[in-house]
Amino acid sequence: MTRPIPHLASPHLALASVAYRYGAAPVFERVDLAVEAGERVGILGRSGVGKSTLLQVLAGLAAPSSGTVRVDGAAVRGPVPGCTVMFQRPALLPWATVLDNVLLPARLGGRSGRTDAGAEARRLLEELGLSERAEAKPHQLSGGQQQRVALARALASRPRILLLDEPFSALDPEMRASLRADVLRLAQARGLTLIVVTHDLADVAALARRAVVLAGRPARIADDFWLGDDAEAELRRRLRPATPERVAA
Ligand SMILES: Nc1ncnc2c1ncn2[C@@H]1O[C@H](COP(=O)(O)OP(=O)(O)OP(=O)(O)O)[C@@H](O)[C@H]1O
Repeated sequence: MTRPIPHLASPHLALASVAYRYGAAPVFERVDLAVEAGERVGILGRSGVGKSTLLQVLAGLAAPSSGTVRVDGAAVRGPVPGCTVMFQRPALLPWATVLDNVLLPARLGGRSGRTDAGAEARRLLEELGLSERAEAKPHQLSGGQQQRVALARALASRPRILLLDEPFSALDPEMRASLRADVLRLAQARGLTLIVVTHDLADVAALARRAVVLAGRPARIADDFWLGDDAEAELRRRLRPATPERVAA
């Protein structure tokens, strides 16, 4: 699509001239990105370009070497409240039940005594088809079910921003498609701002309405565009010079 990405007067998330380096090694520089509340953005780029690092910076889990990150106008100086990250591996507590795993954020946030934390956790499990497994232990679930528990846990903290770092890459194609649909449904129902880092164009096509491509060393934003109805074809066309099928892993 040719519609330009607008300059936002008061963006929800804003990166201004952000750079990040590991010691002396620069990862990315001069990254400017403005995202509106409720937007769904896919971040693409070759392996090692800095996608995960950018997500960490967005979440306030890593401090940029220079530049500023703002959420709703406030400078980010630590983990961003209301922002949660879901990773490739579900990282569930093996000794805790599914329900207790989902309740973990409420416990850490001191909300476990509130009856609505338990009700919310059960509602999320129901929405994800896991009501019957609430008392199971993670090892009794399939990989896809475990990742659904991780999704329920991420949403139990009632985030406004959901960051996904290769969340489906350990799953088989069928499970992947089904979990993508769950993420989209739940994120849309809650009006979440969703940012997904992935190698898979189908993930971006399914989840995002906008694609941001990192490239170069140090990396910069090489492309930033809206996705239309035929998003996967659009992505293939825009990324063709780099790779035909996927952004090279
Ligand atoms: N802890 C670290 N110390 C030093 N360098 C690091 C560290 N973590 C990552 N890097 C380097 O920073 C660069 C960006 O890494 P990052 O994980 O953000 O890339 P990525 O695009 O997410 O890669 P992938 O797609 O393979 O997950 C890479 O060159 C990587 O080797």
